[in-house]
Amino acid sequence: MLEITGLTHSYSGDHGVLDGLDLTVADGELLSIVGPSGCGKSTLLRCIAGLIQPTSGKLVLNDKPINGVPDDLAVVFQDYSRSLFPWLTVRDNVALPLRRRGKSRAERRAAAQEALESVGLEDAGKKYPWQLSGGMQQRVSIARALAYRPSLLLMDEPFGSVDAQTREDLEDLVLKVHRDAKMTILLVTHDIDESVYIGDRVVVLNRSPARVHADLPVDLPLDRDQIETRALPDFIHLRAEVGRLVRGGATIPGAAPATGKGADKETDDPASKVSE
Ligand SMILES: Nc1ncnc2c1ncn2[C@@H]1O[C@H](COP(=O)(O)OP(=O)(O)OP(=O)(O)O)[C@@H](O)[C@H]1O
Repeated sequence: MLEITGLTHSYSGDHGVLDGLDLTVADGELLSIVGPSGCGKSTLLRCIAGLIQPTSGKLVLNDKPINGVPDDLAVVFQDYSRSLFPWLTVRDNVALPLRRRGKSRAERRAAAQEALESVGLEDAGKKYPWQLSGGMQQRVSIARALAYRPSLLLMDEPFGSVDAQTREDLEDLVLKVHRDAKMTILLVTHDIDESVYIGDRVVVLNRSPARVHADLPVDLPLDRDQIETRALPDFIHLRAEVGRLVRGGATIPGAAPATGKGADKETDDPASKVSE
């Protein structure tokens, strides 16, 4: 379980980015995080990843305070071209972090091959990243995270640099991975439809300095389908609600559940704008 309490961060003296943010994520949940551009979504992930030390607040992962990069964590960034090593084969890229797990060479190779199979790249192990399409490279990044078997996977706009069809394929891949590996996933996205399609819950941050503005359960069938799920009245209703909240709309008790501990209790600035 991930427990975040009173998370506050400023990059420089007076520039507050996060302001007393509270959030709890249960084991095995897939949480979508949305919010206005520049509100602090990546900063939140960087704090969870132990890459930056927050100004104040508490982060606890599986009962251990986060002070530095947790062992049990993997991160997938938007920019796959900079997160894969071009001089290593695809299989070696996937196997590399497993050294940290103390695995033998044979075990690393077997785990890498299994992860590549699970993302549909079983024949690409001997290629180099630059010989693959953008979508395939992002699959390699996901395979690398899977091979590591983290208890927590952070994804920061992971599909922002691929075409629409590949994006849908990767969304479905993450859903499959989540179902099969039962790992906890936090996914930051600018795409409101995607946040609802992929999430068990959607957390909406408000404008910087951010806290949780709304926390909405996604009550859709677990088996999601790109055409059928997106046509469901509940999907259409929820995406409209998330869109309204991202634009600073007030949470309406009873109409749209704001269940998170840190969710705003009532009105926010309705005139605030989102610049996506
Ligand atoms: N290393 C840094 N030093 C100083 N300020 C930073 C740094 N990184 C981010 N910021 C500032 O912190 C604020 C939040 O940035 P962050 O990247 O966390 O937002 P975001 O919600 O992920 O943005 P986007 O939606 O555009 O991806 C922004 O005003 C940004 O300029």
